[in-house]
Amino acid sequence: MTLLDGKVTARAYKEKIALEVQEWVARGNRPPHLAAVLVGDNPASVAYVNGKVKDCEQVGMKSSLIKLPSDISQEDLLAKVAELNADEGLDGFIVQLPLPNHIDEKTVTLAIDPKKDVDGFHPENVGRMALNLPTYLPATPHGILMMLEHYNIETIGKHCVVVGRSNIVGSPMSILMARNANPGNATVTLTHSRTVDLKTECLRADILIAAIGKANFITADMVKPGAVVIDVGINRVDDASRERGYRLTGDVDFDGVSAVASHLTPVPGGVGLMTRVALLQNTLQAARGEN
Ligand SMILES: Nc1nc(=O)c2c([nH]1)NC[C@@H]1CN(c3ccc(C(=O)N[C@@H](CCC(=O)O)C(=O)O)cc3)C=[N+]21
Repeated sequence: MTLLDGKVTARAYKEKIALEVQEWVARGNRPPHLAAVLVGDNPASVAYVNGKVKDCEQVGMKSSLIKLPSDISQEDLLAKVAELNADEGLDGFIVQLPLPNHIDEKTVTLAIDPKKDVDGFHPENVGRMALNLPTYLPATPHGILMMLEHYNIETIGKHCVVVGRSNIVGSPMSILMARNANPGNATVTLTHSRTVDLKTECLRADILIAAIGKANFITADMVKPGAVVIDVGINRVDDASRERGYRLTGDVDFDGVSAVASHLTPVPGGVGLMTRVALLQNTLQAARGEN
């Protein structure tokens, strides 16, 4: 089994992005600038956003972290979004999800200028993605494509099964794998909680992408020998032996599946790191005005 190593892959892409940033700046442009809006202090969100800020520094980009209180009104958050939309010194920004319950995520997503929507969550950008027009690809699916590309995994004509239909992972992933693009050109099955006989569907997969949000949900008996398995899950399970009291585990039973799969992503150290690299790639694209 070949480990699809997020650390190695992220490093390779970051080196490339850092060079491109250098060239961009050498031509007289200011460094690409990404802002992350964090509402409240959900520990997972704080950790992700801090990671994104660190990534920007590593590739020579500018980053801003905008921390807002969890009781901010929707109106005030929308005013902040409008301010960021108008800020000419800023190429792109993300509003970290999930948002507190009193704020409607759809309304906030719609308020972001599609040209600055480096998450690729705005309906206009989702539509552009589906139509294979230039746009920002959503970070997690984009990171997975980069990972497949880095390891030269053939996708043309392969049977790809996606488990989970979320707006930010499963649904766009199914569209991207089926597109006439590279990586892409796969035959795709999108499965979800109402799928009848999930195991049989999964067993047909040459490429299995698990984005369910349930720890160790995909077991070895659901994987075709030799399949490529991509684990998108980030689940916290209690673990008293760890300093933070929990450990991260994916949606795939790593030990069992590693005996069957040809390639497998670990958690942590897999797709999550590529999600962050994809955001950098999108920010560079935004700075260049390519969208
Ligand atoms: N507007 C928005 N855009 C997002 O892209 C977005 C979001 N909201 N909300 C939450 C999800 C989740 N997500 C992750 C990013 C990095 C890791 C990551 O770096 N994971 C590391 C380590 C994580 C750790 O150790 O805590 C790993 O898997 O190795 C994971 C998950 C982005 N998301």
